[in-house]
Amino acid sequence: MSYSKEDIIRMVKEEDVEFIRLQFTDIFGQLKNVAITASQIEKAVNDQIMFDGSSIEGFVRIDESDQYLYPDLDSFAIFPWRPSHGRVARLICDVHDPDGKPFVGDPRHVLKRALKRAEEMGFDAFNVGPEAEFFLFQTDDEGKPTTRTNDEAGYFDLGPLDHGEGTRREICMALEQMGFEIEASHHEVAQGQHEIDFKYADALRTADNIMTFKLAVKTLAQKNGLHATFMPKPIFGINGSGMHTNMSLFQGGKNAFYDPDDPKGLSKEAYSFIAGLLAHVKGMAAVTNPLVNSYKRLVPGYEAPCYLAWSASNRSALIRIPAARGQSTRVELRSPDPACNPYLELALCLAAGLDGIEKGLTPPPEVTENIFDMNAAARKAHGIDSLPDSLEEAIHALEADPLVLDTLGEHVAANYIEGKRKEWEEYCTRVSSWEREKYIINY
Ligand SMILES: Nc1ncnc2c1ncn2[C@@H]1O[C@H](COP(=O)(O)OP(=O)(O)OP(=O)(O)O)[C@@H](O)[C@H]1O
Ligand SMILES: N[C@@H](CCC(=O)O)C(=O)O
Ligand SMILES: [Mg+2]
Ligand SMILES: [Mg+2]
Repeated sequence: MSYSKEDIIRMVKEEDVEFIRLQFTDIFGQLKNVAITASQIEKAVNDQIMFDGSSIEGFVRIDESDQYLYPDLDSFAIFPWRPSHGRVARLICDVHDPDGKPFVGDPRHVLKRALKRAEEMGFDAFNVGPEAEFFLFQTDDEGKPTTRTNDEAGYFDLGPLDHGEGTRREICMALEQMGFEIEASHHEVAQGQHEIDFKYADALRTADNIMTFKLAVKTLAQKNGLHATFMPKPIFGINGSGMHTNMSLFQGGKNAFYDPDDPKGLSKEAYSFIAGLLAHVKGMAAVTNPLVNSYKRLVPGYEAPCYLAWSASNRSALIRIPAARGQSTRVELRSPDPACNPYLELALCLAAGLDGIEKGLTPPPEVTENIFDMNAAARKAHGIDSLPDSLEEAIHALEADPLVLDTLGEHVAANYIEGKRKEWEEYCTRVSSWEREKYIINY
């Protein structure tokens, strides 16, 4: 949908919209917003709404705090879960400095910069389809989340075993009303775990969609008395939640990853894109897997990857090439989790893949065996490296990868590293329940 300022002003009036939420995302992936009333819409579409950037983590210092919201008019959508009179709409915004320049710390700007590079290299679209998994947990008497799941169902189960289907139905319908094309919705492997897949779009729209998706899932779960979480590994011993990221580059309206003459149906660009991802995936991990908890998902045995390999079908590999070819030819990166900032994540995936294409890199041979069954010696023989084991290792890997640092830009990289280092230090000094269980009696 392509809207003008006049379209927005007219829709606000005609659709009985009373509040418009101007949204943006901070560098740590938290959605932020300020609500304005319909009387202010003209100011908003003319980029005149200001906010205090110094109160947003990782944005600016107090002595340079004024920042402006420039709405992306095409993102106009009405929240179906809010009242039908005096409705609530949203506009996703870019953040700008008072001099009118894009703010270098705005994650949306970081992605736009990476997309420009793809355009300069002759690609007209970077298409992305994410698979963001989540858990539905019961709440306690005070409405606080527990880790009790709301069902005991497993992969593809249905009601009455699957107690989440009603909530998933409401999420799908709300998202469709907001313009999403929902492709599939199902119970995932772990108890209380779910997945809803929506159609791929260009990376900027997909990053916006991921933020909207998370908001819709959390809001509608809450309306059903449940707590939805995108925490990567909420429970030890069962599957965690990933956000597999399906990617393709298009050139002249055609999928540039498809080559019918190649034995695997993949183009030179596709192979180089895979090689670029493999070369930078360790440096990208602090962004694609941003939490201390993320690294508890990336362990063998739970369908989450931990080793650097690619394969045309193998789900134990970090990168899988799903069977579809032609316009659906895509590279699936399986490491990212849904706690990540999708703008930064997609900027890094694209930059890594383009680096592979630019340098003409070729990936190692594909690995068809189950890597989880290989011991360390077998992995070494295959030359298979591992993802970082912890957030700390991931921060070091990020600092050692100039392409990743450059793609994030100085401002985002410095603030991100500082924030993540603090998070790691905080974790290291806390005494966990595991330590108490293990040591309190014997020592
Ligand atoms: N050309 C393309 N480029 C990018 N994404 C695409 C393309 N074609 C399809 N997709 C997207 O890929 C995603 C596929 O999700 P789907 O759940 O089918 O994948 P899957 O990896 O086979 O599933 P799972 O990992 O759960 O077994 C969807 O979001 C879809 O829109
Ligand atoms: N939940 C698994 C993925 C399961 C799947 O293949 O859909 C993960 O952590 O990545
Ligand atoms: Mg899944
Ligand atoms: Mg997948």
